[in-house]
Amino acid sequence: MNKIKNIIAKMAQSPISRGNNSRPFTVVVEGNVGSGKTTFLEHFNKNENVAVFAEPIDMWRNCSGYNLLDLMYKDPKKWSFTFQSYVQLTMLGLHQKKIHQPVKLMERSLYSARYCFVEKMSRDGLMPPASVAVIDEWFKYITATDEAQIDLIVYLRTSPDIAYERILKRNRSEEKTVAFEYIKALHDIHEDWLYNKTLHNCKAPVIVLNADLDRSVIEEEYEKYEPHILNKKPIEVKIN
Ligand SMILES: Nc1ncnc2c1ncn2[C@@H]1O[C@H](COP(=O)(O)OP(=O)(O)OP(=O)(O)O)[C@@H](O)[C@H]1O
Ligand SMILES: Nc1nc(=O)c2ncn([C@H]3C[C@H](O)[C@@H](CO)O3)c2[nH]1
Repeated sequence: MNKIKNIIAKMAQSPISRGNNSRPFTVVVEGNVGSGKTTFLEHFNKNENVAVFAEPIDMWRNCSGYNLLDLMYKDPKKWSFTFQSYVQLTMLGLHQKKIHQPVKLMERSLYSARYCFVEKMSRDGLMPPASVAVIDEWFKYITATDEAQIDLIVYLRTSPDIAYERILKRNRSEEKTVAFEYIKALHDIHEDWLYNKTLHNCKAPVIVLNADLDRSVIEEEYEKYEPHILNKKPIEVKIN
């Protein structure tokens, strides 16, 4: 039976979706706080065929003069809905951005905002169910259109302790109150979403990179998957 499944898989080898001529091949890089996403983007930013979009953190730090990221970390119960509403708006803006390059590479996405961060706030009782419901209605409305289609997820998979070590070293002012337990919990949610695949059905194929590797060797890890990220090589869809 497995043999037949594998033959079908091979026949259907054409990748899940390779974008189309009206839309670039869209790749989102996902991972815990401190997993090295910015560093990953810098590697691909050198490629003229790739339009790279970092997380709009500067917009979150200054929405009409308000630092919503700081407000959220300081009092998540009070500010989670405000912050996540703005995350959803700003990430939609990046999903919709028109580019002339064949490949769009985004740091995070509407999907991790909803599936990881809102999920975590909901589980911790920091966002009331009615607020989660409103965020979720917006998320479902937007993702029912083709405004936020993605073709590939790159998961920078880190051990929570290594991610936390990097956060402390980077020492971002708003993250001073971030505890290891939060990073551990975010790691578990990313694992369920992108590795164990038990949280939401992930339609786009996922490439998992070992992001624990130190900066001195991690470029080789990036280069291993460059053909897939540049849409030069289809992702083999494994049928278990
Ligand atoms: N492979 C690596 N080895 C060692 N240090 C790294 C590595 N990748 C990133 N760092 C360092 O860890 C810190 C976090 O990296 P980076 O900002 O790329 O993470 P991030 O995933 O973008 O974080 P965030 O989700 O908070 O934006 C930075 O100080 C960066 O220099
Ligand atoms: N609560 C919450 N919801 C999000 O959708 C979200 N996306 C990113 N972040 C936090 C992680 C880093 O501190 C910092 C930069 O990634 O912003 C988020 N926090």
